[in-house]
Amino acid sequence: MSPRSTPGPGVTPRTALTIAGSDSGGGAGVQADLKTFLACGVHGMSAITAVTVQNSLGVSGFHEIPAETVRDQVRVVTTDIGANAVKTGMLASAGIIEAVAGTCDELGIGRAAEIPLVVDPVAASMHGDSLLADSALGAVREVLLPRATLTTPNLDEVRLLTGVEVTRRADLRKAAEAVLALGPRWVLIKAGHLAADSDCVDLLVGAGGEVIELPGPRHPTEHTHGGGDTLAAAVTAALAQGRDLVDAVRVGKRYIMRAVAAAYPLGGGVGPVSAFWRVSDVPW
Ligand SMILES: Nc1ncnc2c1ncn2[C@@H]1O[C@H](COP(=O)(O)OP(=O)(O)O)[C@@H](O)[C@H]1O
Ligand SMILES: Cc1ncc(COP(=O)(O)OP(=O)(O)O)c(N)n1
Repeated sequence: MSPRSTPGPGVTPRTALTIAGSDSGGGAGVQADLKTFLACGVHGMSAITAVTVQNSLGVSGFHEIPAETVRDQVRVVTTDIGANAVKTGMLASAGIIEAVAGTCDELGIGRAAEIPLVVDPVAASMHGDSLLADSALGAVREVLLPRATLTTPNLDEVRLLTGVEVTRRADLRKAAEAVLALGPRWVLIKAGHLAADSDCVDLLVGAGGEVIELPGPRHPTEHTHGGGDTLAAAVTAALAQGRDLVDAVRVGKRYIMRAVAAAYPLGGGVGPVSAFWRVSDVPW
């Protein structure tokens, strides 16, 4: 499958599915994923796992969707429309993780299958609000990560999943090896949470011994809500377009650098990274 950009009128585009929670504030979760899919020229589909009550100040609660309903959303869209790549975000509970994993096996999604699976192991919001039951961490390690083509933890998620504490760039390799030991084919360690005076150099490491640095400047903004979702969604879109993994991650990094540079204030708290830089002017 060769890479394609935005389809012309009447042409069916490549498709990507996000399995994630809704952010009522529109900056992260399913909303960030669908905006990114559109901006990257793929048709986005969604299987909602939870409805969060969320604004720029934080998450004040969420309702989980029954695991069977999550499974059925994934089944109906993939068996009818088809997905060229799949991403997971907030999965909320061990029950949902197990349902998603079983459905991925059934539908040929994951590292050992045809359709790539990008796992963003979302555990908490940037404000520290929990988005994953404590009892579900074991399911992320044992059920989800072994099925991932790529996983994209931030430094807090690395610590929760592996116990490895990253405080400087030199620790990223050790963190990546610890995550790889849990079974994904590739891991992209996101370095956004390193010291504010350091560049944002993410590290991509593969189970085949591949090590690739993804350099980027640090933009002086506090408005990075949805940054992790947006990066993983851009990578998923590039995979759906037929790019290989390393190329797709490079595309994702270029996309997120532009989205962070265009981030905007919103509400009284933290604003989102922006998809507007990629969307052309509306011809009113
Ligand atoms: N201030 C910033 N300037 C430029 N890139 C950033 C900035 N903050 C984060 N990033 C990038 O955004 C992506 C998301 O990173 P990170 O904030 O670590 O993850 P998360 O959003 O999941 O917490 C990474 O590619 C990271 O390097
Ligand atoms: C529904 C939902 N999913 C994911 C998140 C995490 O977003 P955020 O808090 O901005 O953290 P990163 O995108 O930076 O990892 C969320 N808040 N809500």
